[in-house]
Amino acid sequence: MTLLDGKLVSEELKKQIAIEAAELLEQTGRKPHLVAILVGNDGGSETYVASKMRNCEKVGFKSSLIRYNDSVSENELLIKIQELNLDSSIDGFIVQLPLPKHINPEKVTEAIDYKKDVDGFHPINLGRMQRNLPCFLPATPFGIMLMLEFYGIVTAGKNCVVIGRSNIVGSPMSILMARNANPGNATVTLTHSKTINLKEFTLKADIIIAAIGQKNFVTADMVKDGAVVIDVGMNREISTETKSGFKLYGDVDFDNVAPKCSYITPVPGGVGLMTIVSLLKNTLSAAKKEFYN
Ligand SMILES: Nc1nc2c(c(=O)[nH]1)N[C@@H](CN(C=O)c1ccc(C(=O)N[C@@H](CCC(=O)O)C(=O)O)cc1)CN2
Repeated sequence: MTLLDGKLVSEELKKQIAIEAAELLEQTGRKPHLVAILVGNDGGSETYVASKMRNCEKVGFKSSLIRYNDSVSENELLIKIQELNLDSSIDGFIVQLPLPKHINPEKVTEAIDYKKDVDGFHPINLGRMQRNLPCFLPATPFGIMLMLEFYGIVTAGKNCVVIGRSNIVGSPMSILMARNANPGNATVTLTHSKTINLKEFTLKADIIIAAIGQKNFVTADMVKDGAVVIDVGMNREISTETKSGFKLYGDVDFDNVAPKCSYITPVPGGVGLMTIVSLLKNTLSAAKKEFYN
């Protein structure tokens, strides 16, 4: 069994991003600039946004954080988004999810100029992704593709089962794995809460991508020998075992599943770190105007 090491891969990719950011600075006098909007004080979101900001600095980007408390109105947020859309000093921006219940995430996503949508969530980017056109790819699925590529894992012709159909992971992941590209060209089954007899599907899978948001959801009896298992789960539980007071669990029962796998991602230290590096890649592409003018 080989561990798919998100730390190793993301550090390697960040070295190249830092080189390209330095070249851009020399050519244009500008650093790529990412803005993150964080609403409320969800513990996970605080951690992820702090990591995004920290990693921007590491690779030589400028980063800015705009915070709102969770009583901010949808309208106030939409006005700020319009402002960021028009601000030419900003290459890309994100609104950290989840948002409080009174704010419609669809409205927020569609309000972002797709040319600055470095999260790759806007319908124009998703549509272009489906058609294999240049665009910002959603960070987590993009990170998983980079990981598969780094380890040279063959996906063409393989049976891939994606568990979970969220807008930010499961649905775009299924599109990327099925696209006529490398990695890609897999035979993909997108499963979800209404799937009957999930195990029947997972037992035939060469590649399982678990993005369901339930601790230890994928158990050893669901996985065939030699499968590649990608764990997207970020299930945080209060714990006295860690300094932070939280412990992170994936969607996969790692201890029992790992011995059956050819490759598996750990949590933490796997897909999460790849999400961050993908956001950096998208921000660099935005600054270079690689996809849109
Ligand atoms: N606007 C967005 N919101 C959210 C996204 C997103 O891509 N854009 N994805 C997820 C959360 N996410 C990114 O924001 C994310 C998740 C996990 C990590 C990460 O670094 N995980 C570490 C562990 C961190 C910890 O200790 O908790 C790891 O896996 O090793 C980064 C980003 C939902 N919202």
